Amino acid sequence: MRTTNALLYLNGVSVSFDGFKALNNLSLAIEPGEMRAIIGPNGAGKTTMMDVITGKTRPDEGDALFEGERDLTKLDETEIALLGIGRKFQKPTVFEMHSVEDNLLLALKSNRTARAAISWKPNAEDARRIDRILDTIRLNPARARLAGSLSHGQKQWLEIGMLLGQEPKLLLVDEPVAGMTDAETMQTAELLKEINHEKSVVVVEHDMHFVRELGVKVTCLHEGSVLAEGSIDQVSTNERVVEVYLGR
Ligand SMILES: Nc1ncnc2c1ncn2[C@@H]1O[C@H](COP(=O)(O)OP(=O)(O)OP(=O)(O)O)[C@@H](O)[C@H]1O
Repeated sequence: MRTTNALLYLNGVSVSFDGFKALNNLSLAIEPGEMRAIIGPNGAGKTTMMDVITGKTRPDEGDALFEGERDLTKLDETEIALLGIGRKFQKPTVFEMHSVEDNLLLALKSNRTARAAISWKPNAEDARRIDRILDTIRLNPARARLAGSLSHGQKQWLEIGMLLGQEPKLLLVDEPVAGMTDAETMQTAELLKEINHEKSVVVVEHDMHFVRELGVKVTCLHEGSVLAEGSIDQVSTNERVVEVYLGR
C-alpha cells in the first residue's frame, strides 16, 4: 500500500451503478488541517465521494486512506465514524422537541459506547465543551430554546455543533448553506473557518459566494473525477469549469 502524509487520500476510486460510473478513477488528497471546498454540476459524483469516505458505498476500485494507513474501503460506517470522520447531511435532523442544549448533550452521549452511555452523566468538562460548541455555532443565547423553534440556518448550525460533539478529526459537510439567508450564509462561512482552526473540513457546496468567502482550495468534480483544482479564482476562470458548471 502507498504511504502518504495526507489526512485523506483517495487514489483511483471508481464506483459504478448499473454500468454507469458515478466515480471514475477519482484521486484527491486532503492535507491535515485543511479545509477543501468541492463543487461540480449535479451528478458529478460529490455525494458518491462522501459515501465512499464514510463507508456507505464500497468502491469497485481504488483506495481511500485516512491518516495514511487506515483503508476506509475495508471499514464499516460505525468504524469510520469512530476513527474520527463525521458527516453532516444536507437536511438538518435535530431533535425538534428537545432544547438546543439537550441536542448537544445527546450528541456527546451518543459518542459513548452503548454501555457507557446508559450511566453517563455530563461532568464539568462536558459542560465546558457544550459552552464552547454553543459559542462556535452562535447559539449560546438560544441554548434553552426548543430546536424545533430555530430558523433553518440555526438548525444547520446546531447539527454542525452535534457533529462537533463527536469530536471528529475530519468533518464532511454537505451543502450547508442551501436555503439559508445571505446573512446566515456568510455567518456559516465564518463558523466553518473557526472550526477549521482545529479540524479538517471537506465542504460540498453549490453557492459560489459562500465558496469564495471560505477562501480555501477548491476542487471541481465532473463525471466522477477531478476537472480542476486550485484557488477559487483559478477554478472559476477555468474554461472547462465554466463550460460544464458555472456558465450554465
Ligand atoms: N444508488 C445509486 N444507484 C444508481 N445511480 C446512482 C446511485 N447513486 C448515485 N447515482 C448516480 O451517480 C451519479 C453521481 O451522483 P451523485 O449523487 O454522487 O452526484 P452529486 O455530484 O452529488 O450531485 P448533486 O449535486 O445533484 O447532489 C448520478 O448520475 C446519480 O444518478
